[in-house]
Amino acid sequence: MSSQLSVQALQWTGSSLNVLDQRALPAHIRYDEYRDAAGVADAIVSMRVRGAPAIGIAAAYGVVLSAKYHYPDPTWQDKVARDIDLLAASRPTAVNLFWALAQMRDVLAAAPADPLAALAAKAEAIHADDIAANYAMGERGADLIGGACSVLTHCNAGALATGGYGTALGVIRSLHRRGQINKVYADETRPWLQGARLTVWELAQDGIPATLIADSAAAWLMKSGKIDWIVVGADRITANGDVANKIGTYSLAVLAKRHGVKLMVAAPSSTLDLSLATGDAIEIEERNPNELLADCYLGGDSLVGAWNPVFDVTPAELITAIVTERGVVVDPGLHGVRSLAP
Ligand SMILES: CSC[C@H]1O[C@H](OP(=O)(O)O)[C@H](O)[C@@H]1O
Repeated sequence: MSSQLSVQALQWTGSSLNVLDQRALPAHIRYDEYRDAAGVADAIVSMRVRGAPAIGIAAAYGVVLSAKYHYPDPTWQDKVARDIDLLAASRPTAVNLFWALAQMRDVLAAAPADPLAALAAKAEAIHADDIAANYAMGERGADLIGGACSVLTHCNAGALATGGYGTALGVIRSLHRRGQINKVYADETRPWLQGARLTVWELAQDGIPATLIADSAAAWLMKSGKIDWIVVGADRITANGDVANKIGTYSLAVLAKRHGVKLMVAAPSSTLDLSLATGDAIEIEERNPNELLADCYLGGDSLVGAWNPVFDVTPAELITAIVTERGVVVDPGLHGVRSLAP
């Protein structure tokens, strides 16, 4: 199996977390070192690190850094608990963040003899398990596709969004290694440009050609019959198979249904949220309107506003298959995803 990317979103040193500042890619490869939870929380809020699994992994290391900073102060556990709450408040939609923090809280609740070692071991395991999950789901996704294909991917669900290898890009990497990729299209994914700035660059680091398209060109591309599969990641998948993912995924799903294109969602089990029956209950993050206004009318006219939801929810019935490291559900609209539960 090919190794991870030469470039990784996160690097744990054992005493600090180095975070690749993804706001600066692809022009600059710049890692910032963090030694406390508040810094890691800010890195998540500001999207220096982004991507559902990656922010969960970063938050887990943030808890380790918090314990290293406060232990053995008599009130260290209260201070770490406050830092966990700070990390949990960073972004609302990706369930992986809350899943990872719950894993860390469980370690603390078990009152291990050496809490620093136990917390570090759990965070490192969350990181390593995510990479292993990505390899496994990459293979499962490629098996399901089963032959040469042209794919369109949205946003960045690659090594930059995970511990390494990627979810949607993991499937693409597995297909590419099998010689089964005819073409990879990546849409730009406005307004943050995860596709235009991150995905095409990340794939190029692994020698995988990609063709960038404007978001608005996806419909015409599908109508032209050039796409066999759309492959995307996810931020939260509810029990009935509804999927929260980057804004624009829902419109791609509607277009795919119209044009007979199959839609695959690739995500680790840590993205499943079986506590929610449907996607209606998912909190959708709305970010600063200036992320939308930044490169347009700058007159500051009070008449010009912007609405900037950064995720949407795709109903399960529009999804062909949901692929995790534990298994695949075809037609999640009929079956839900409870069978994929850890
Ligand atoms: C591998 S899941 C990545 C997932 O996260 C992205 O959102 P953001 O860049 O805002 O963190 C997007 O929804 C991707 O599909």
